[in-house]
Amino acid sequence: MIAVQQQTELIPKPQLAAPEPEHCPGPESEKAGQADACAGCPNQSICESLPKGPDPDIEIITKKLSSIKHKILVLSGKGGVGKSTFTSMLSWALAADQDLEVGAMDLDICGPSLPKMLGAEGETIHSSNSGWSPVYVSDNLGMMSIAFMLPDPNSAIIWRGNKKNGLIKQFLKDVDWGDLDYLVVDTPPGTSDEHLSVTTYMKDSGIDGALVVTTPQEVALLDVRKEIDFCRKAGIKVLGLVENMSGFVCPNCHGESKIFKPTTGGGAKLAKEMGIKFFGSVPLDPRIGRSCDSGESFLDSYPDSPACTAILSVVDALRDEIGDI
Ligand SMILES: Nc1ncnc2c1ncn2[C@@H]1O[C@H](COP(=O)(O)OP(=O)(O)OP(=O)(O)O)[C@@H](O)[C@H]1O
Repeated sequence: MIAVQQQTELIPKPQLAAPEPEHCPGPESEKAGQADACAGCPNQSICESLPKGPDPDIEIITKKLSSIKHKILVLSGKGGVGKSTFTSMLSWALAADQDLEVGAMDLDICGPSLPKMLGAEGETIHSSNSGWSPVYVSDNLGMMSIAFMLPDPNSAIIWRGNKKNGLIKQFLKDVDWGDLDYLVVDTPPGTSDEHLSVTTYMKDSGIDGALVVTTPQEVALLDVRKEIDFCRKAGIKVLGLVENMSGFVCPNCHGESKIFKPTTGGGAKLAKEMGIKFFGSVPLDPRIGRSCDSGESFLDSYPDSPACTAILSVVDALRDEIGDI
């Protein structure tokens, strides 16, 4: 793990004299020191005096990511629907083609799970003159998690948006991906500070779009509508929707049962309603959970399973949408 000492270097400048108030626009915002929330804040004069205008770091990030052909965000409105699982499977599936160089990036500050799912938990990251090098989990699959920059993997992160924003920016600036065909980015659930940061900083480098993951229940679909709306407002193309944990295929009798019933028509209906592509449904298979927990590729371990077939068909649909096959 990267040392705590290095982590302190990541705290965004400037160092403020006091904790930021609630609804703080952030010292890097155009409204720094001038928003309603700034009134009475001890940092107000520091923030007001900071330079405004386009963030010069965006240019640095754009240059840093310019050697990556395709960038895909994996989003979901709700937590626990399988976003990290899909990020790992998509990464394994793409990397199965030895001609492709693939990177997987975990931006989930509060619940990073990609190191575990890709078998990189506890890895040490190395720094060179050109930045931090990704951890290679196979010859052509590198991964980096913001978890590697946090002091203690088991402690809860309670940060305001401004600080998260600084860490994400630093992460995007400093990781040296080299030449990649694909960068798959796992994000936290919802439409929070992290999403705004990642879209703001990566947009100029060209994001192909977002793969949105849901489960069939209306409570998940409700949040997916918001996620799609967020993408539209942020100018991120929605590549397609995938419905995860759609049914359970018994590995013994191969009979299918619906565990999470699509009460309002599920992902397919929602995709139609919202005018986006439906990439397909992936069944619930307990072996997916086990493979993720042990950091192995489910696709390699169970190539003949219905879930594997379904996942590969989603990957094909996604590559087709990007215009890569
Ligand atoms: N199709 C599936 N079949 C069985 N288990 C699955 C399937 N998809 C995901 N899981 C399991 O569900 C759990 C939640 O998945 P995951 O962590 O990918 O969700 P998430 O949306 O990334 O969550 P968070 O929002 O907390 O980051 C994990 O234990 C994962 O192994």
